[in-house]
Amino acid sequence: MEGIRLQGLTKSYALPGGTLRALDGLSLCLPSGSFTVVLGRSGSGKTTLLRLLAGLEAPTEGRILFPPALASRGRSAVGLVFQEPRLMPWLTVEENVAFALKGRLDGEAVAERTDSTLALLGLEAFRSAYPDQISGGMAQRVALGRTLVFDPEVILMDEPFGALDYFTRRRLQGEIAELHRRTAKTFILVTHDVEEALALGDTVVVLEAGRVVDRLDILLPRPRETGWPQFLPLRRRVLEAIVGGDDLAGDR
Ligand SMILES: Nc1ncnc2c1ncn2[C@@H]1O[C@H](COP(=O)(O)OP(=O)(O)OP(=O)(O)O)[C@@H](O)[C@H]1O
Repeated sequence: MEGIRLQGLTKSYALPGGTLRALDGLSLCLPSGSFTVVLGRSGSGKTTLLRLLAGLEAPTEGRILFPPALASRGRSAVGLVFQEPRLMPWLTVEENVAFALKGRLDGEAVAERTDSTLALLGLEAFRSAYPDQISGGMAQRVALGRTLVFDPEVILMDEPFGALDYFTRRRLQGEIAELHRRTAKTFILVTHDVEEALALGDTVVVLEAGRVVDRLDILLPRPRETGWPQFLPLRRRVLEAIVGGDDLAGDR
């Protein structure tokens, strides 16, 4: 199956007391067009994995193999969305989305791409608003727009809903699932939220101390509400993989 292949991926950091392995020999295939959620607690290596996939850092050992069509596009094939929208406050929504394209494409192409991205994300009515005039959820949509405007094949999201309230988070999760369905791009989202991982992932990769400790393939359609039948057993399974059975005594 075509996809991004991670082979023995290791990232070590030298610390005063020794070496810390943020990622420890990770081997995985992320099929093209799939939606993978990487789930793990704080410090398990999730952000490190995204930084390596985005090419912001090099692995200490192992390698990442991109399919030929992606490799030939270089960095622009991979887009990264952070937890904080990081918008430029002096630019409107439209200008924020268009900003990084300017100088790379001619004016007409920039306008076309910006318009289609604003339409895709339902942002047209807010195009002239400034970041301090829009909600947190809307700001995160704009941040997503700044990534999508490059038309990346792979979209990496680092806890993109972490700073949002429950209701906004649920709505955006639904929108992301729909966006994935419509674009058929490869989505990789990292989170420490078990419910979010099970609601969104075709595949959920459970990371602990830089290693994959479990992997679930969930074939059910989305959106998945918390009441779906396999939710509780799967939730228990991933919690056991992360914290071990003993810590789950109160969760039965
Ligand atoms: N530049 C660095 N130098 C030293 N240690 C680092 C560096 N970057 C990350 N680490 C360490 O690597 C481990 C994994 O960090 P990482 O940020 O990937 O985890 P995470 O799962 O994304 O956590 P969080 O959810 O808190 O962001 C942590 O122990 C972290 O302290």
